Amino acid sequence: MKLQFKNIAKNFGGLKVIEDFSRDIEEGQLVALVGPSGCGKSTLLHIAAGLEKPSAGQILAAGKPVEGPHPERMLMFQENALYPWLTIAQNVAMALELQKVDRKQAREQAFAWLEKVKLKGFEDYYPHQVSGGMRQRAALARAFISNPKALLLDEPFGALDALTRMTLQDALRELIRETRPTVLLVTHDVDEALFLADRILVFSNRPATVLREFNLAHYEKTHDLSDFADVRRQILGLLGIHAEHGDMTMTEGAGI
Ligand SMILES: Nc1ncnc2c1ncn2[C@@H]1O[C@H](COP(=O)(O)OP(=O)(O)OP(=O)(O)O)[C@@H](O)[C@H]1O
Repeated sequence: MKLQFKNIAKNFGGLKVIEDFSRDIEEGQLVALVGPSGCGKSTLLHIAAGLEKPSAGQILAAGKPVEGPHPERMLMFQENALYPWLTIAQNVAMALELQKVDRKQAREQAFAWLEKVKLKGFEDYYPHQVSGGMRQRAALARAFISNPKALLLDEPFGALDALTRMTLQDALRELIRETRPTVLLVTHDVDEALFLADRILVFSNRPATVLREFNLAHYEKTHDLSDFADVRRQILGLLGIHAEHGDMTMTEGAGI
């Protein structure tokens, strides 16, 4: 599903959060949004999800104006996305049950998706009985089970340790390769953006405008991002972070 942001602006009362944002996100593309904290990245996702209306401009999904939330455009958050009183399988199946899929069929599909994200054997556990990484695997299964045409990921692995995050990034990439949704990914992790994205948009402080766009679509990527050292340095520089000799120092006012 192609997403088109056309001259989007957003104010919350007197607070100008987004100013004249226009971009087309092509079908099947993964575009990462990085920028300072509070600049308006999540707000852009909420606009794409239909949870917020732009103050000006228009958002189109597959050529049609977005008028509200729809399961075709699935939002996934950082953590605590699972209902603690439901088992892992019930949490995943619920996405289908909400769309009136028969209970038994929903459960079968939930088991199949949980196997894909390597949670076979944990279907009947409750979220508090598994690790944070496993909960996010379940959240991925729940996001993908209804076969969304657009995935809107807001710091999906932000609460996980670096190693777990990498295994989740691998899992996400596999699922994306299999199902080919269009993806908007908000992340504070520049390496995550480099690893997963076809395009990276670097935003300014609020009101958010695009400082620069990087196109990485032609690269076959691994977690060894040494080929991207230069792009990485440029992105960190735009964010006001200087990475030298392995150290990172932030200039005042930066903060991602
Ligand atoms: N529903 C809302 N009502 C009022 N203000 C809001 C609302 N949603 C967001 N804001 C404000 O808009 C600004 C941008 O918020 P947003 O969450 O989009 O930033 P962000 O770039 O995603 O930040 P972070 O990286 O820290 O998550 C913030 O100042 C926030 O307080």
